Amino acid sequence: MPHQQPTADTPDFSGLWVALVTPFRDGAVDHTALAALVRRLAGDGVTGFVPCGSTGEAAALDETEQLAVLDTVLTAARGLPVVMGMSGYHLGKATAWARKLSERPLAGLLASAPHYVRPSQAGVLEWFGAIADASTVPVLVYDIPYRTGVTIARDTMLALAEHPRIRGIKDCGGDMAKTRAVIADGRLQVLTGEDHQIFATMAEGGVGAIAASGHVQTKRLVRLVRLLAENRLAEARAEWQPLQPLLEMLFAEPNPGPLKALLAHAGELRDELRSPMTRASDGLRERLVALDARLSRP
Ligand SMILES: O=C(O)C1=N[C@H](C(=O)O)C[C@H](O)C1
Repeated sequence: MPHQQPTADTPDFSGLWVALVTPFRDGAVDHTALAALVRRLAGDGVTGFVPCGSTGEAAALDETEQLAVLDTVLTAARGLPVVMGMSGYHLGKATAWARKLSERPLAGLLASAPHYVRPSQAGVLEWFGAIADASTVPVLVYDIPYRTGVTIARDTMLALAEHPRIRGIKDCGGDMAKTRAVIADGRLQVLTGEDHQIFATMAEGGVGAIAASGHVQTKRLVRLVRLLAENRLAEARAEWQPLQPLLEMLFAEPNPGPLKALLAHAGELRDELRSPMTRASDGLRERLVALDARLSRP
């Protein structure tokens, strides 16, 4: 019996969500490429979309650009759910932003801990509590200490589950014992945010993934997540193992450089990032393209 059962008041976040890149063309957001990408991914069977996460280079987008990205995604998603990424370290700005974003038809907000300031666990509780109070849509806690500098302790995570609007986590916490405790507790749905952890987290009872890698080999990843949800482990392993070198290469240089290189090779966007994020090296691009072509052969 899986632990995390959606009910009428707990929306279901299970499945494969794509942490979207933001395409650029000559320095500006390329909305045409973004819309086409979202339509292609929807056709490939993904569950939903997460714009403006770290993969979306949200830190390099101003608020007007972020809202424009969100609106393009909402339109192109044609009814598939959208969870908007948000981060920061100024609580007043974060709650105002959560309020503003909640005016859109979102499935949820994905909020990370305040970066740079390194608050206490009491401060972490205040941060997420205030964002969830301000939001009118469900909130997923993005646990990613290697980016924020903040560890969300196991007890803090379980305390956050008491908030009626905090419904799940995107788990990049690097602490499998905490992940297991949250799964066993059953109040928060656990989605892995680490592409290489999809199999392990779902086999332990997680409900899915928010993954940048979902942009490529999408149909295989959709199949993988479905097989894992159905507990068909041997078949899932047969999908999973050939994908390992690709997942490693996608994160061999800072994300989303390698991913954008591959998508650019496929003609889906320009190989362009906003500084200080940089394009993948030529060597990695060549290896990625060759591997992706091999994986795409029938
Ligand atoms: O943007 C995201 O959300 C993701 N970010 C991770 C990262 O920090 O690089 C990777 C993950 O696949 C999705």
